[in-house]
Amino acid sequence: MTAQILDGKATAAAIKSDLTVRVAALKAQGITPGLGTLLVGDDPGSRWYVNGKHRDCAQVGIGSIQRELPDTATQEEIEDVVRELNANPECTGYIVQLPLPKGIDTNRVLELMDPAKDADGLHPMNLGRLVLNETGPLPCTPQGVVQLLRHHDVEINGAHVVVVGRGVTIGRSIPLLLTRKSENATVTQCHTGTRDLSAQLKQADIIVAAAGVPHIIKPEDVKPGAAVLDVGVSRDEHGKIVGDVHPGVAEVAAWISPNPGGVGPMTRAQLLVNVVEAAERNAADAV
Ligand SMILES: Nc1nc2c(c(=O)[nH]1)N[C@@H](CN(C=O)c1ccc(C(=O)N[C@@H](CCC(=O)O)C(=O)O)cc1)CN2
Repeated sequence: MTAQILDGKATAAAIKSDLTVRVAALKAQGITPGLGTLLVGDDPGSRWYVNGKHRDCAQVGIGSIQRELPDTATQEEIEDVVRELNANPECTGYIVQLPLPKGIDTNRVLELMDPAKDADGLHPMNLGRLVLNETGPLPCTPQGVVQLLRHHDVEINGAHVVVVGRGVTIGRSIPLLLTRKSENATVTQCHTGTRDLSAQLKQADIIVAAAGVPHIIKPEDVKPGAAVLDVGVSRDEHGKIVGDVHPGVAEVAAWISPNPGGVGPMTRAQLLVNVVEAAERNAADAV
């Protein structure tokens, strides 16, 4: 078996095309949605992601507000920029690019954000809304995974999903999304401390690999016909992405997300969705 591709690039392009129409409708009402970003430090990967987010904004007509601080920035300097973005009327929503430099209290920074402008869905109030099944911005990578599966008609309803990872941007919230009644999956959350990961993986109809451990998902651990999504980003000595999923998995799985070209572009597309939805909410509140 050679797996079919869960094509994140094409799916993200379809989402962006829909958003272009919605942004034009907002502009016709005199509203231009704007995405703010705060990048602290000079990590090349983070800079690439932030630049990509602004390229996406330009494509769909969303305005860009870019803020940068050196990696020597203090907690107070970072919090000052957060306060400025909270107050900036051109900024509909914004993100603080993660990870922040060592020594910075990330949770304090996220808590200081205006939850109505939290384009990442990572503010405690928005994570709480997710737990309570209330409407709010959804974390971008988890929602990107759900949309990628839906777009390719992979059956989520009743599926057993094994998530590998427990990080704040993906692993923590993806079980909350997948177990909503609209998705109706059963989720097992594993991580690098799981005693017999292989036994868990063998039960999975869908695997979401977000451990950040190169090739932790091996062909012999995957049930034939499963869908496998590779969210892990490690780099080899040439700077090339090495995912969490061993290439041999493509011979066992029915569906596989390439990496790059799978979940990454979906993360960026969902960020734009969150900004446009926030602008649409603001427009409705203004009536
Ligand atoms: N504030 C946030 N910080 C981080 C998040 C996040 O969702 N919010 N997630 C990751 C990084 N990330 C978004 O910021 C992200 C990761 C990957 C991609 C992407 O498009 N990747 C490409 C390949 C890129 C490459 O070659 O390096 C792909 O998969 O095709 C976009 C965004 C951590 N921080």
